[in-house]
Amino acid sequence: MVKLLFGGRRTLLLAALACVLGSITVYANIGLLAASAWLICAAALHPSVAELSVAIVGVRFFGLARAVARYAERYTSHDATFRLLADIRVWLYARLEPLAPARLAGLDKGDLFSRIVADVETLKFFYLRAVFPVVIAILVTAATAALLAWLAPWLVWPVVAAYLITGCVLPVVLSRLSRQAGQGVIGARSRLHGVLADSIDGLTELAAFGQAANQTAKILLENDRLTTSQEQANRITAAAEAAGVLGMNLTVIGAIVLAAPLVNGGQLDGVYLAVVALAVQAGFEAILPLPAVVYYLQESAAALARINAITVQAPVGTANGETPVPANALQLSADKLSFAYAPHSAPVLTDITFCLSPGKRLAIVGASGAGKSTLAGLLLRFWDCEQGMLRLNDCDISAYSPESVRQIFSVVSQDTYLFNATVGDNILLAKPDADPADFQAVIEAAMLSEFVDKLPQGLATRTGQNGLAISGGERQRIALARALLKNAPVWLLDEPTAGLDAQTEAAVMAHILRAAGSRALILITHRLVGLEDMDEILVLADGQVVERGTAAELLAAQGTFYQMRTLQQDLLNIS
Ligand SMILES: Nc1ncnc2c1ncn2[C@@H]1O[C@H](COP(=O)(O)OP(=O)(O)OP(=O)(O)O)[C@@H](O)[C@H]1O
Repeated sequence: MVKLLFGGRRTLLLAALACVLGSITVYANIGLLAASAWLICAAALHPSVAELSVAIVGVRFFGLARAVARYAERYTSHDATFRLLADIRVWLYARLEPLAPARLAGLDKGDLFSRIVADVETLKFFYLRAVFPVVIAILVTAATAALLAWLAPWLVWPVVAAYLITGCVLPVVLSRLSRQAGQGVIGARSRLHGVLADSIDGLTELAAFGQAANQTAKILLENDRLTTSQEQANRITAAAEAAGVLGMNLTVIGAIVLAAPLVNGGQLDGVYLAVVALAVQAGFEAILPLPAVVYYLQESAAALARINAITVQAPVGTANGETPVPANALQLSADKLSFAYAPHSAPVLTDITFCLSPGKRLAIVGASGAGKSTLAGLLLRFWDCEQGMLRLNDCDISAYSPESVRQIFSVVSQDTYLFNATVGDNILLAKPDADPADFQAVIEAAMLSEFVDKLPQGLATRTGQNGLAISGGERQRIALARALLKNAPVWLLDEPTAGLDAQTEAAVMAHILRAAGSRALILITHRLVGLEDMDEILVLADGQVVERGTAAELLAAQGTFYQMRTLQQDLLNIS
């Protein structure tokens, strides 16, 4: 991360150039004010125009040079900064991806968004208001001291001392005040983003339960807290600016007080009194930003700590080896698999054992919370089991990288995410270069043709974020089409027909079973009707396999499966 903060060679060169240009801007300002002061004072004595010509040219030159240098400095410093921020964003996203879903599950979405967007954005002040001003101040102080040593040696130490007091002592004093303020703004902003994200996601529920006013009050409360924190921060930066200006004015007065006796004693031409005063004032342009540097450093440190808190986490399921996953003939087996979400919490799965070979159809059924989706998460290496073993072709699954393991699965998850893109693009996510015939085939297999035909722009119709512009059943069928298009050797379908009417469900299931062919199929479902074609059914209860067998065997045993199915059929008959 530290390496990333200072960027690559090109960014470093741009940053160095920005500092040099920033220093040139200040030197040009010193030259401009010094030449102007000399010109005004000398002109008061009515010399010939020829005597003033050098100063006139100097004013023009320094005036133009200052404008050009300032423009170039702003351009390069912002270019370097935004390049660095872009690198940090890319790095952060690359670090976040392997952390999902296990390490990100408990995080507030708004807070996460705040870290990725607002906290990274805050880091721009680290460069623009902290790093660059400090480097420029050092360069200007060194050059000013050298210049004064040549022109007015008696001014070197007083001016350098004034620079040091304003640029170093003041920031240290102000740092005590600003310590809380930087963290306060970051924390308050994150809480506001959290409540806003929650409110937007839950708009329908808030309206349905008449809680919009209460939620608005929560937003206003967090907004007030952020405003209070920002006001406190603004007071500190304003105080820092005021203290800097005070330091500058005192230094100018001090320089005049020191120079006046020299003028009286004839050691310094009176015309140079104004030159000294204005040149000293102009040099302060590099020192004025320093009192606020500590505030920006503290704010950046708070933002960095929040980014770091996420990225230091080790992803679940890193590859222990580089064993390549074979494309075909996959054997997947679980041997006394146990798993708990947290180290000391109760196990969600205990002693799960099964075997899956090409062409086998395995159903996993059980009550809500029995652990079915957790088992799917373990197969996809979103989590790793603590006891027992998952094997892929007789090799511990942890020998493969999570990415390569996921390649062998076509997945429909319970909460499939649809991007705010077209229906077609959402399906093509699985295989962007899919053959048009295959694409058409999966649309028909997922029984989407009629739905697509009715859409105003057909496949080019947008689904809205997370498919909010379409129904739950349509969303699930798009997810199914996406999984079928991938056509991996193992199909892992978690409630693929959720939200479908009985007739469509039966047709979709019949197609899935037909199309699966020699692929291994794991079907996770609550629907216990129509499982006659499955080779094995695992009945889970409280994370354990309480029954296993074919539908006929389980019905004959008249155990849990039989009771659950009878109850379901009764309910269907009543409805
Ligand atoms: N990320 C998580 N962290 C902690 N506990 C979790 C997490 N996800 C699920 N659980 C818990 O693990 C248990 C099993 O959940 P799981 O989602 O696997 O059940 P399920 O059988 O798929 O349920 P459903 O049929 O309702 O989808 C539940 O008690 C659930 O609360």
